[in-house]
Amino acid sequence: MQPLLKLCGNHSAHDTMVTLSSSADYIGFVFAKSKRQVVRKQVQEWLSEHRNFNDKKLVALFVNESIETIIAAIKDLPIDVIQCHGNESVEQLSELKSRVDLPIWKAIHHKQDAIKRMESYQGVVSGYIVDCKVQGQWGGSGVSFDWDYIPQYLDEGKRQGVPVFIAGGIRPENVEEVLQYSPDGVDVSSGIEENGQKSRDLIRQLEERVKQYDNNVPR
Ligand SMILES: O=C(O)c1ccccc1N[C@@H]1O[C@H](COP(=O)(O)O)[C@@H](O)[C@H]1O
Repeated sequence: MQPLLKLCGNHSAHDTMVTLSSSADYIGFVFAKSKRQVVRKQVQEWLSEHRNFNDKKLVALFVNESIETIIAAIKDLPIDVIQCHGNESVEQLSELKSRVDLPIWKAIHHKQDAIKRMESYQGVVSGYIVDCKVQGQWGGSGVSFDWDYIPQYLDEGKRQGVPVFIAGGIRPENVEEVLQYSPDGVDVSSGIEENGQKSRDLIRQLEERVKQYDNNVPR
């Protein structure tokens, strides 16, 4: 099976148009403080320009947000997945799960206790994004973690029966290094941007490399 592709950080009508016409499985909108931050009305307007989303699923990303704010932010938007990219606790995500009828993905920042943290969310979340933590930023940094650790995360995801996306500094030039580990998916934000906008050309280069890859080859 081909690894899943998520293109995150869409923050304009142009970005939305370019990623909706790509071969990505998921496209993401950042509702958290970021240079890519969006609000509900904008996303509504950008999506209204499209008759269909070409089978793509839409992901709403939050960082340490209250449940009320999350629910209000995605009201009337066709969101398929909520991604929590901060240090949300198991209790907070259990509560969120009981209030929204959507899968929740948790970002896990690569550090020493990361696998223990993943273990603690078992049964609560439906997927993980493993990202690099950069001081003062929760994500979208363009910085990678040490990819030798990827197998540990994939094994834990497999044990829990949920997908693990690898994120952080992935670009067309280096995506093949990540794909060699057979991740369930890759999540890319800054690596497909040029002058602050999603680039059709970079996305094409990225998706061509992802398309060539078959995850069934045992790691
Ligand atoms: O994209 C952002 O601006 C962002 C802001 C705050 C939290 C997460 C964000 N994006 C997520 O960060 C990773 C990696 O991004 P990058 O490819 O290194 O730029 C990815 O999971 C995005 O979904």
